[in-house]
Amino acid sequence: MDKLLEVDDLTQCYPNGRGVRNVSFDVMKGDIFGFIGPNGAGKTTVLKIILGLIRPDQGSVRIFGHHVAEAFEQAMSHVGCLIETAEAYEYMSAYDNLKLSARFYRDLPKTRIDQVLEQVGLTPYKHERVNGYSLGMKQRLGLASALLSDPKLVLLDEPSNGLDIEGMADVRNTVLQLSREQGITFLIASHLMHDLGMIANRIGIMNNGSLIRIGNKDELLQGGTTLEQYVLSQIQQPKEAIRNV
Ligand SMILES: Nc1ncnc2c1ncn2[C@@H]1O[C@H](COP(=O)(O)OP(=O)(O)OP(=O)(O)O)[C@@H](O)[C@H]1O
Repeated sequence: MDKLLEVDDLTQCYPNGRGVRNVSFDVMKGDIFGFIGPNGAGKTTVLKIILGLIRPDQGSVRIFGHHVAEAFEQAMSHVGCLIETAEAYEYMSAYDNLKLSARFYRDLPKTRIDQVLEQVGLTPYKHERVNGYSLGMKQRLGLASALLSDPKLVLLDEPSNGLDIEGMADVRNTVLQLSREQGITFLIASHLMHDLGMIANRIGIMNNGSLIRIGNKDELLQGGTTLEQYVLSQIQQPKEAIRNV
């Protein structure tokens, strides 16, 4: 199986002493990798390092074999992201919002905006103002924007934050469909374990700045344990070396 993302020994210490240390994991082609952990565990810091928004004190990131620190443009050429709440101009339509975002990309085919709207199920509402959208629809619009460049790897940070159960199901179903039908690989950070546990095939658990467990969901959750029960049992244990399942 191809490695799309290789995260190797990331350490980032903020001036207040918090941050992440020695975080290593891979994301394989076709994965929906659930990056799970309580608030403040370090998930956003790792995502920002992957996207080149923070330069780590130590460690490296390779995307499609390209080092983010050395070949940023090549590394990012097939990456889309949505970091926390999607921002959109409320008094413009989804279509016009995407037209604005599309100006950041060179050589985007004219049909691309309609394609991404279709992919996230917003075609019937594309000319309606965003201020009438539900939060789930706004998140799907954010996802549409992340898909504009036709990425093979998409990073989402807390995509279900603030959504009701319908909005969460909306986002989950969209991710599953994009994974199955377009072959897009996902790295999704969330503290909502039940939500992410429903769609992820691989899981990495962050706690206190360290990656404490990583493995296939089905191997981690044996004997009918839920992901929530498993994560709680792991983060309540004394820290120990990372175990690859
Ligand atoms: N710019 C910063 N300066 C100082 N400390 C920071 C900074 N950004 C994050 N931290 C601290 O680093 C730790 C990890 O934060 P991070 O945002 O990566 O965690 P998280 O798992 O994404 O949590 P959340 O879901 O709450 O965003 C936390 O203790 C946080 O307070």
